[in-house]
Amino acid sequence: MTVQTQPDAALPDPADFGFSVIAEDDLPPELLALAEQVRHLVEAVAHTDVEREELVAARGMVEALTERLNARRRDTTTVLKEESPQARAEYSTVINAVSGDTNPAAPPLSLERTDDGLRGEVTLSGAYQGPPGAAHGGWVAALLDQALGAAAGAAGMPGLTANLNVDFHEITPLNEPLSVEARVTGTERRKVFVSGEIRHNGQVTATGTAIMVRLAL
Ligand SMILES: CCCCC/C=C\C/C=C\C/C=C\C/C=C\CCCC(=O)SCCNC(=O)CCNC(=O)[C@H](O)C(C)(C)COP(=O)(O)OP(=O)(O)OC[C@H]1O[C@@H](n2cnc3c(N)ncnc32)[C@H](O)[C@@H]1OP(=O)(O)O
Repeated sequence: MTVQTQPDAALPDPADFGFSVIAEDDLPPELLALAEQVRHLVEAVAHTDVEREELVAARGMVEALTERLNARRRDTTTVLKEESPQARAEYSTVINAVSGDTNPAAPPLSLERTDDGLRGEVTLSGAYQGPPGAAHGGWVAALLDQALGAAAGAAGMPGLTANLNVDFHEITPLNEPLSVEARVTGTERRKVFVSGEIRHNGQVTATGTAIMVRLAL
């Protein structure tokens, strides 16, 4: 097995897969701000204990808002092209369940390049709860899956997760900053081996490894 951080082939062009591509500038900051506000709304709905009349009133307002926003919709296959001065263009889906910053369902996780891979910070609100006060294991796995997949993508080898293994060492707390790191550890034909971990206050709460299978054109 060889460790490879640079691709031996051209990065696939999403247009070749029939996906539409937009640039970061095409996303209005107002949309990011709206998504952030809706994250607070989701968290508030999950926790609220107000009177029934208040719940009925809130539902009416949200229903009307939903109708307004549905007036024009983006396709789920839209891919975002991120230009980075020190690297070639990178792609990610705009509506991504983990890192999509326009997606209120996403925490969202935002990742930056490090010497050997990617690192990001994220805080999971109570909306991501599993056991009392702790993050749901599925969301912990989702954070790792995203970071591991993005690490392969950042190394120029985007692919799909064929296999994901997660070890939960400690509970991952809610409402606390978490660090997520991931890197490519090797390649074998179309397989990209990746590993990563989540830390809280420097303490590892979960580790993951995955096999990403590179996209075949
Ligand atoms: C497409 C647009 C391009 C533009 C890019 C756009 C965006 C992406 C850019 C960057 C990435 C950024 C972020 C990434 C973010 C997200 C991460 C989230 C990832 C996901 O959320 S993703 C969804 C869940 N994921 C699936 O939905 C996969 C369903 N699945 C399949 O689509 C197929 O199953 C596939 C494609 C995996 C393989 O199919 P296939 O036909 O292409 O290849 P094949 O079967 O020949 O396997 C080839 C080699 O992988 C080995 N292999 C296969 N399966 C294995 C397994 N389970 N365990 C161990 N090894 C396995 C074989 O043994 C062989 O190995 P060997 O070379 O040694 O023979």
